[in-house]
Amino acid sequence: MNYQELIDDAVDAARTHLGHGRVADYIPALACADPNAIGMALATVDGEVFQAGDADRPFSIQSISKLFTLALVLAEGGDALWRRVGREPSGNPFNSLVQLETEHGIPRNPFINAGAIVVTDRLLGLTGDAAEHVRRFLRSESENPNLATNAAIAASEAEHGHRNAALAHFIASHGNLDNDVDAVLAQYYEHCAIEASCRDLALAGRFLARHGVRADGERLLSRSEAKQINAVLLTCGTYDAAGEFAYRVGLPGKSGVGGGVLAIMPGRGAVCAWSPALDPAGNSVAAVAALDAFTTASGLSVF
Ligand SMILES: NC(=O)CC[C@H](N)C(=O)O
Repeated sequence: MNYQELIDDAVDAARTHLGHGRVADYIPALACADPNAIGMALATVDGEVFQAGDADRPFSIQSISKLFTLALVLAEGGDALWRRVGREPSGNPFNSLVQLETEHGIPRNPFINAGAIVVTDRLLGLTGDAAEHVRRFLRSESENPNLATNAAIAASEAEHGHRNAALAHFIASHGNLDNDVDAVLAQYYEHCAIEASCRDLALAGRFLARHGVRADGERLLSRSEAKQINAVLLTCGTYDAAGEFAYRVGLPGKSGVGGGVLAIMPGRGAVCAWSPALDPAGNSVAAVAALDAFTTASGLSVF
């Protein structure tokens, strides 16, 4: 398989989508992202990396952090988490409040904001610092010691985070947060505002392609936990467009409003594409197009 050629071709195909979609501006500090940037990187299970376009340029990982918080909570605390958060697609936007009331403060899944807030609360309880755990994990898997949170983006999100605050307080009113609401939200914003490149994220996503085994050979998750996370990524990782993403790309994947999408090829590697302009569901138009072109040309979907 000529990964380099596949990635180059996928980015070329996706460039035709630049100019479509809109950069997220509900977090004002994200609005200045360059809508014409596009990058892609693929890291294989044995450590080879292929990259194209702006694959080394750091961007705001936003909801892609939810993949790592979930993995770290399952690693540290096991499946007790699933009493507090479900694992069904929500069919609603990532920041929706509607289901929480009828479902008594139990979020539908860990990849919408409500669910990720509960996961962050649990990681904070288990480790004392959720965001630092995510940063440390990303730094070691990507071998990039410079990977950090952008404090200005975290502050901007906190300042404009009325909806996330509403979600968190509502969840707390149902007794589903252990820690102080403001402390949980601060940690949530801090891990969402981590900056990493396509290369960093493709390397960091490999533990799911390696069935739970980290870059250094240490086992983070059992084989079956890795399978379970990949399944939830496939059904819930791109919010109310998860069906469309499975249809077009056919890989477990997690998107973020910074424009990144990290997809897992179980047994083979991880591939990350990034371009800041988003479709109405909050997924990057050009990054999804790049992944679509890649799996269509290579046949490397899970189907
Ligand atoms: N979909 C996303 O990337 C959303 C994450 C963002 N930090 C928010 O809470 O709105």
